[in-house]
Amino acid sequence: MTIQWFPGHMTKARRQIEEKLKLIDVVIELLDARIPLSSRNPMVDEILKGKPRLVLLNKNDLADPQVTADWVKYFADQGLPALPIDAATGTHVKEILPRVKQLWAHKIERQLSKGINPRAVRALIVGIPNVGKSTLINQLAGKKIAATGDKPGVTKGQQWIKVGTEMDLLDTPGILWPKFEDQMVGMRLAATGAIKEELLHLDEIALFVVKYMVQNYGAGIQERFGVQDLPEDLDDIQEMVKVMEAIGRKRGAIVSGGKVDLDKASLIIIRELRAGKMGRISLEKPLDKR
Ligand SMILES: Nc1nc2c(ncn2[C@@H]2O[C@H](COP(=O)(O)OP(=O)(O)OP(=O)(O)O)[C@@H](O)[C@H]2O)c(=O)[nH]1
Repeated sequence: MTIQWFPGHMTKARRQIEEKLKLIDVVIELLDARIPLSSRNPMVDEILKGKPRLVLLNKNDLADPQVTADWVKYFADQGLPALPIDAATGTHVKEILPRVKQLWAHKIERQLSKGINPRAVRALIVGIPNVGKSTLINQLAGKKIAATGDKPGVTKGQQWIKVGTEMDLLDTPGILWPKFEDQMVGMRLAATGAIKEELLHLDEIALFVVKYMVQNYGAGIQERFGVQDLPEDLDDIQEMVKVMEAIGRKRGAIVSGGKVDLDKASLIIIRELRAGKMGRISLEKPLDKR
């Protein structure tokens, strides 16, 4: 699902999250491990208003593990614990509960010291469209899915999912919008499939991907597509197009006369990237230009 965000939609989304925040103790902020900052809502700190927060770097199966490690450090330096996961396969999903409990431990200790039996920690998942929120909710719910919508203070229609006995998760996530007005952010979002590619030209997205890969994963491109010489000047578009053509040729995207069909080649590049067929590729590093 891709939402076209207009100011009215943003206001509504924000209000909906603020309603949910009243019910919860800890926020689980879901980001795309390949583009953590570009898949992040620009106003998230303001919207979450200091609620304890766990950052999850999802789709880590598609991201470069070394770059992901840099991102974990980047968030830790900002005082935010971050955990790489693959919601689709469930990898590291079991580590979420202990991390969430850690963020709420001080409250539990206070309750215990007052002789109160601590209740389950209440959590909400937030993130931009397509980042994997529903997939993660399903993983966390597992077979033990139990709706307990009759709890006091629960907004009508809100249901809780029990994650073991120690965590209750709101069954509908908070949907946030990305910072798409920035051109580089838009490219990263389009390349990873977070926004409709129709909104940008396929060849532009593919060019962006190829340029990033030549710069950061050059050996992989040479090996996979048999490209002999990589352009030295990253801003030489003609040279970059030659790389795209080499990829297209390798994949059989040829039109009559033996020329490469660049539109087809672009589509192939984007599809292979998204499916992880080019290897584990991150499209953003902590120090990249915004
Ligand atoms: N490779 C990979 N794909 C994932 C992972 N998690 C989710 N996906 C895929 O990402 C796509 C979007 O996942 P959803 O769970 O629908 O995302 P969402 O955030 O709920 O999306 P909206 O409903 O649009 O807000 C689906 O095709 C999932 O299969 C993951 O860890 N790895």
